[in-house]
Amino acid sequence: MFILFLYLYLIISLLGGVTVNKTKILEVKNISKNVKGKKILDDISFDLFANDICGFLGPNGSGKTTLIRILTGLIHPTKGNVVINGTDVNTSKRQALKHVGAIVESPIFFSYMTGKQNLINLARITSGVGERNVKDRVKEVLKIVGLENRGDDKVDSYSLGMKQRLGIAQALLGEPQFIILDEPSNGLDPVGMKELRELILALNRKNGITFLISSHLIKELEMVCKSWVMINKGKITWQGKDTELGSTNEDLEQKFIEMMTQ
Ligand SMILES: Nc1ncnc2c1ncn2[C@@H]1O[C@H](COP(=O)(O)OP(=O)(O)OP(=O)(O)O)[C@@H](O)[C@H]1O
Repeated sequence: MFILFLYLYLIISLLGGVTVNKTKILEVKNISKNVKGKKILDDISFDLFANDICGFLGPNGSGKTTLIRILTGLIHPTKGNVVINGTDVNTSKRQALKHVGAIVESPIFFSYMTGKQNLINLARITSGVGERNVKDRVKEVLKIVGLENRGDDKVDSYSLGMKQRLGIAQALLGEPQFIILDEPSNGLDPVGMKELRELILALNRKNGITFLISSHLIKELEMVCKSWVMINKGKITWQGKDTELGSTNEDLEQKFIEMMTQ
C-alpha cells in the first residue's frame, strides 16, 4: 500500500513539475487596433510559454509590427490586453517590460561611437545595471553575441549582421527572460542569418530565454521556431506547435500558402 502511495505521489509531483515549466510569459488577449478608421488588428489572442521560440509569421502589411509595438508598450491597443509575466503592459508598463528585451524594426546606434561605447551609454540609461557593473555587463553581452574582439571598433565599420548582433547585445543588457525580435534578419546575407540563428538557439538553450520572432520568411524561422502564430490582414489564421505539423517543412509552407489565399 505504502509503495502504491509513493508511486502516486511521484506521478503527481512529476505532473506538477511539468505544470511549473509551463509558465506563461506572454498573454495576448483579444487585441484589436484601429488606425484612422482602418482595422489593422482584429481580435488577436495567443499565449506564449517559458522557453518557447515562437515564429510570428505573416505577409507584408499583415500587422506584425503593429502588434509588436503594442506588446512593447510603444502604442496602445484599441481593445484588449497584453500581460507579460503576469503584469499588464497598459497599466504597469515599466514592471511588465522589466525583463523583456526587444528589437523593433532596426536597432539604432550612434555609428561614430564604438560598439562598447553604445552599449555602455544604453546600459546606463535603460538596463537598470548599477554603474559599478556596467562595464562588466557590457563585456559579458559582447562575448555572448561574439563581438568581444570588435567592441572597440566604431559601429560604422560593422556589417549588417554585426549591427544586428549588437542589437541583441543591447537587448541582453537587462538580463531578459523574454526577447521580442521584429524581422531580425531583414537584409542579412546567409552568413549573417546563420550566425543570428545560432545565437537565438544558444540563448534559448543555455540561458532559457523565450523568443517571439516576427518575419514574413518561413525559411528563416523554421530552423529555430518551436511554435507558430500566423496572421493575415490583422487576424490569426493558424497557431500551433511544430509537433502539430507533419515531419516535413512543406507542411508549414502549405499552411502559409493556404493562409495567403484565404
Ligand atoms: N500609423 C499608421 N497609420 C496608417 N496605417 C498604418 C499605420 N501603422 C500601420 N498601418 C497599416 O497597417 C497595416 C499593418 O502594418 P504593419 O507594419 O503592422 O505590418 P507588417 O506585417 O509588420 O508588415 P511588414 O512585414 O511589411 O513589415 C499596413 O497596411 C500598414 O500600412
